[in-house]
This record gives sequence, structure tokens and C-alpha cells, in this order.
Amino acid sequence: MKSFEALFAELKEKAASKDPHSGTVRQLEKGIHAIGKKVIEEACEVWMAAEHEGREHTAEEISQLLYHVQVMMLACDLELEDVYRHL
Ligand SMILES: N=c1c2ncn([C@@H]3O[C@H](COP(=O)(O)OP(=O)(O)OP(=O)(O)O)[C@@H](O)[C@H]3O)c2ncn1[C@@H]1O[C@H](COP(=O)(O)O)[C@@H](O)[C@H]1O
Repeated sequence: MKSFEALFAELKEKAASKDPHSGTVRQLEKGIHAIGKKVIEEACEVWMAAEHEGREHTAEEISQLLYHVQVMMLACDLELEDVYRHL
């Protein structure tokens, strides 16, 4: 099972590698506007799942939202600590 921190470390490595097979690299190349749309899309899917689709599907949608939030953090050159200090 992967933690939030472990996923972020993995995505940082992917971004640095510029691996063309990485969906993360492709998403970063699309830029902040496109990443923002994915964040909103996944947030809506979390909401709909929570209202209508049960715990398991809601958990899956939340994991996708967390992923896209992390991609946005990378696009904005933010570290985990930059976010954590606001929690
Ligand atoms: N956790 C995730 C993850 N969550 C969501 N997603 C992406 O977000 C999409 C969300 O699913 P949807 O059902 O909304 O997708 P969709 O609308 O059909 O997707 P798109 O056509 O918009 O891509 C997925 O198709 C993935 O492209 C993720 N992509 C990658 N990861 C993890 O990130 C790591 C690096 O991945 P790569 O950069 O692809 O190597 C790996 O550990 C992956 O498991």
C-alpha cells in the first residue's frame, strides 16, 4: 500500500526523468490549466461517488483526486512541507 509521501516521491522522480511513457510527465507537459481541469473533474467524481456510489468507489475517486493534486503541486514547484505547514 502506498502513502501520500511515497506517491509524491515517485511522481517527483517521474517528472525528473521526463519518461515519455509516464502519464504524470504527459500531464505536466500539458500545464497548470489542464491539470486544474483534472483536479476539478476528480473532485466532482468524489462528490458523485460519495452521494451515490458507496464507500469503495468513493475511496478510489479520492485516491485519483490526491494523485492529481500532487501533479498540481509538482507543476507549481511545491514540496510537501509547503502544504503541510498550512495544515
Ligand atoms: N495514482 C495514480 C493515478 N490516479 C489517477 N491517475 C490518472 O488519472 C486518471 C483518472 O481516471 P479517470 O477514470 O478519471 O480517467 P479518464 O478520464 O479515463 O482519464 P484520462 O483520459 O483523463 O487520462 C487515470 O486514467 C490516470 O491517468 C493516476 N495516474 C498514475 N497514478 C500513479 O502514479 C504513479 C506514476 O504513474 P505514471 O506517471 O503514469 O508512470 C504510479 O504509481 C501510478 O499508479
